[in-house]
Parts: sequence; C-alpha cells; structure tokens
Amino acid sequence: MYRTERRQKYDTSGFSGQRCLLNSRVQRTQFLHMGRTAFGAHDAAFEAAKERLNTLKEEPDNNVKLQIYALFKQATKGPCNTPKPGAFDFVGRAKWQAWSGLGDISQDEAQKQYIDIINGLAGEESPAETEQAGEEASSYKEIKVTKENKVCSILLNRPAKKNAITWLMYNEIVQALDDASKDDSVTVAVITGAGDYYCSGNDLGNFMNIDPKDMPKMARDGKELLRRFVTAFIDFPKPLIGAVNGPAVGVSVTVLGLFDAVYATDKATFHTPFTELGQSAEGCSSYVFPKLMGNTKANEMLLFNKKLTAHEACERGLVTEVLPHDSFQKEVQTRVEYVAQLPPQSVREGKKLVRDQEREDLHKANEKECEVLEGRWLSEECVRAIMSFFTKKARL
Ligand SMILES: CCCCCCCCCCCCC/C=C/C(=O)SCCNC(=O)CCNC(=O)[C@H](O)C(C)(C)COP(=O)(O)OP(=O)(O)OC[C@H]1O[C@@H](n2cnc3c(N)ncnc32)[C@H](O)[C@@H]1OP(=O)(O)O
Repeated sequence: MYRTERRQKYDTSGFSGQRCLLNSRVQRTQFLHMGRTAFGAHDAAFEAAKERLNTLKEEPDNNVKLQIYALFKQATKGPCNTPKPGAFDFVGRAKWQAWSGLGDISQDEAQKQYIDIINGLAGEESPAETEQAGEEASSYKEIKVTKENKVCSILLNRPAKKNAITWLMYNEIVQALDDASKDDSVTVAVITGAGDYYCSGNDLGNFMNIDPKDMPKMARDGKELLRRFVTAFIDFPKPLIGAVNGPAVGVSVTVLGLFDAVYATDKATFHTPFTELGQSAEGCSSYVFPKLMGNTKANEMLLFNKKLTAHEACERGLVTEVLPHDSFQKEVQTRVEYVAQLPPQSVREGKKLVRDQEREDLHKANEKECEVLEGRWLSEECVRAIMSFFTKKARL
C-alpha cells in the first residue's frame, strides 16, 4: 500500500508535480517496462537506483527532484530534444530547463550521476548489496568509503546539500584518512563528491542554533576540529588524489593544496568566499596558495573571493589536470590505477621527502589559521554573513 501510494507521488524519473504524474497504473507499468527494455542487463545499477527512488524514506526537495528528473531523461533519451514549453507551463518549463541544462553530457555519465544521487539520498547501500559489488561496506553516515584494488575511495555523500561538510563529516573524513593510512591493502586514497558538486565547503548550519553563551566554547571546539581535519591532510603518508567532479567551495578548495594530485572536470569551479563570510583562510592555504600562484593571485581567491574555472585553477598550480566532463570518471580511474600499482614504499618515501621539506611550516600555518578563525567565528561580520545566507534561502 505504502509503496504503491508513494509510486503515485512521482514517476520513475523522480519529479513530483501535477503535470508529471503517470496517472494510471497501465501507463506506469508501460513506462517501467519501457524503462527496463531501454537498458541492457549491464545497467543493473541504474535499474536498482530507479527502484530505490521509490523506497526513499524522505521525499527529496524539488531542486533535487529536478536534478533526478533531468539526469533520468539524459540517461534514457540523451540531450534534451523537446521544444521549450509555454511560459505558463511552469512545471514543464522547470523540467525542460533542468534537462536542457545538462547540455551534452553522455548517457553513461548521466546514468552515473543519477545512481550517485539516488544512492546518496538512500544513504548506505545495504552491506549485502555492497559486498556483492566486491567492495568493503563502510560504517560511515555522511561519506562512503570503499576499498578495491588497493584504492581507498572516499565519496562525500550529501548530494542534496552539495556535500556540505557537517561536524560529523569532518570527523568521518579524518577517520577514513587515518584508516586508509594504516591499511596495508591501500596504496592510494581518492576523494570525490556525489552528485553534481564536489563539495560546498563548511556546512553553514554548523553555525546555527548555538546558544550565545556557548559560542566561545563552540568556537574553541570548532578550532580543534578544523586543526585535526587539516592535520589529517598534512600528515597523510600515501598518495592522496582529488577527483573534483563539480564545483568546490571553501575548505574543500583550500585543502586541495595538500593533495598529491588534483584532477578536475572542465565543469568544476573553485571558490573561497572567506571575506564575504566574514571569515579567513584555512587548510594551510595562507601558506600554500602564495607559494603555488604568487601573492596577488592567492589574494584574488583568499581575500577577494574570485571564483576560478578549472583551467584557471590548473594554470595556478592548484589543479594537476583538467579532464572532459564526459570521460572524467574513466580518465581519473586510469590515473589512479596507475598510481595504485606502483611500488608503495618507494612512493611513500618519495612523498615523505617532499612533505618533510615544509611539514613544520604547514603545521604552523594550520595552527595560526585556526586561531584567527576562532576569533572570526565570534565576530559580528561572520554572524551577519551567515544569517544573510539563510535569510536569502528562506526568501527563495
Ligand atoms: C560559534 C562558532 C561555531 C563554529 C563551528 C565551526 C565548525 C566547522 C569548523 C571548520 C570550518 C572550516 C572553515 C570552512 C570555511 C568554508 O568552507 S567557507 C565556505 C562555506 N560554504 C558556502 O558558503 C557555500 C554556501 N552555499 C552556497 O552558496 C550555495 O548553496 C551553492 C553551493 C553555491 C549552491 O547553490 P545552488 O546550486 O543554488 O544550490 P542550493 O539550493 O543553494 O543548495 C542545495 C541545498 O544545499 C544546501 N547547501 C549548499 N551548500 C551549503 C552549505 N555550505 N552549508 C549548508 N547548506 C548548504 C542549501 O541550503 C540547499 O538546501 P535546501 O535549501 O534545504 O534545499
């Protein structure tokens, strides 16, 4: 009863809204049947994701539904091939815009993003399902950690919130890096994002619902959390690779300076809006970015909030290589697999030689940045900036 009723809420492409209902069981069965025959057996994961869509405990908000709808159409039909609906067909127009907004990403890529989002929304795969895929199930809530063929993949897994990093997620990432560093079966770690974003940085909800009298303590705790988080990146002893699959914001950008290689899709952007938020640099970026790109270019990002394209970030040395969005996953996989099979001890010794040159300076920069941020978080400027983010959201 519950499932049928839910199925009536939105069709398999996941979009709710009056004009989108498949309004009869026959149509729904036909649609599902068509869906099944449209894909070969090897699209089992896509099929499974479609099924899982109707078992979600929480209904996604419309933004996410539009994304799911658009990815479903792109995966099944390719680039948008229908005329733009009339001005008064609001739902049809929103759907059309979402689908046409995907441009010409391949059906393969669209399928992959569709699966990522649904699995992200559905939370952890059941251990049985993941075991079947030959991966090690993780016990994490907001990231997904899998280990396969010497590669530890860490997926930032809050696609509905653009993978914003909560207090819990900071701790889970620290835990996952620590675990990967100690696991002899792992020779390389990769971090990437679920859905269309790599990561939108610190979850601004971390600043909300704090009793004013607890602010100083929260700021102290936040400082310690950030210090541990960045330390985990400074001291990670194995090759750490970033696969920036979409826009990256804030702390997710600054710690990239501590990675050993960063591959970005040509749709990725890099934004560190610190002064707009009344905050300041972290992730050792106040030390690393001027070394990487020179003071003025570093200031453009850290002080003047300039958002970089992937190519600009590559020109400045923050990104190793920009790869076409369509073939991004495959291209990154090839590079990661090459690193994974290298003689691990030789790679670790080589990384240590490079990192030891500046390890002390990096820890000093991290301490200093966390100290300054502790003060920033308690400042009027920061409180005002965070409030305006949420009031703007509320107004929309
Ligand atoms: C008293 C002291 C307390 C201290 C506590 C500290 C704890 C943490 C310590 C460590 C701190 C380290 C320092 C880090 C600094 C940074 O990272 S600064 C950068 C922070 N990030 C941002 O400012 C980005 C904010 N988000 C946006 O600008 C936009 O969402 C976007 C990323 C540009 C995407 O826009 P759009 O495509 O329009 O999608 P949206 O509808 O906005 O987003 C979808 C939903 O996701 C939610 N969301 C997205 N990003 C965040 C985020 N960073 N924090 C919280 N929520 C986020 C967004 O609200 C939407 O949610 P719903 O409205 O519920 O759908």
